[in-house]
Amino acid sequence: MKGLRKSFGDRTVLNGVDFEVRAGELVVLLGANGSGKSTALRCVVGLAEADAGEITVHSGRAAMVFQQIHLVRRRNVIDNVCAGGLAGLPLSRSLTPALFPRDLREKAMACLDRVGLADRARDRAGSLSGGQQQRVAVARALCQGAEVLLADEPVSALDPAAATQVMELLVELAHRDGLAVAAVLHQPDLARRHADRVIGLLHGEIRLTTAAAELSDVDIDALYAPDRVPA
Ligand SMILES: Nc1ncnc2c1ncn2[C@@H]1O[C@H](COP(=O)(O)OP(=O)(O)OP(=O)(O)O)[C@@H](O)[C@H]1O
Repeated sequence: MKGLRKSFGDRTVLNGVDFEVRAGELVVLLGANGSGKSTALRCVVGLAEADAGEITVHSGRAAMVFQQIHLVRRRNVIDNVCAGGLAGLPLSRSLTPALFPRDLREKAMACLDRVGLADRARDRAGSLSGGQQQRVAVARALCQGAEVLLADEPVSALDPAAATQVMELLVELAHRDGLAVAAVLHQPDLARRHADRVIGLLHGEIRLTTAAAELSDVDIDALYAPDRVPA
């Protein structure tokens, strides 16, 4: 992302944001409410349109998961994952999931296996726990052929154990499978524990970039209580 600018009316939300996420790393975006984190990710997947700047996805597709998980709760898990691969199907087949082709179902099963939920494929999505549903959402993103995975507050609705499981999955997808993973979090401690790098946004500008292990309390104050920290 290079020189990204975005305003809503007269409010500038992104004011020249540059960053990159390499294959094989997990980058966490931190920043106070309204600092522009979600907008930056949304621009990458086309949910928001930047006013200026460049976004380049070097390989595969970019797909996004959200705090609100958006599964079809009454459908089974595998159909939800297959839905990630719908872009490759003619419309008539995409509307009749019974006709999901075998190769798509096999791909979806492999993605579910990847997130540790192959044994829940036939269960109704709504019967899974929040953490399991978030892992299904990740499987759906993988089934879209994502090599760039964006996650907007993926663990905000989860209890600590489920949050850790989802974060560990994101780490594995980066480190073991070589995806480029960027996650917005509101928990600096989770960023310290799981991320490779942290990018901090303040009022639509990058205020810090650091190795996660070196994220200090002063850095955190600079993002969340900037009036207490000299610029
Ligand atoms: N569709 C929109 N229309 C108008 N304003 C918007 C829209 N989307 C975002 N904004 C504004 O852009 C600013 C940044 O929002 P954004 O959601 O990117 O911040 P954030 O850092 O992700 O915040 P949070 O941590 O609260 O989710 C906010 O002031 C928000 O009100």
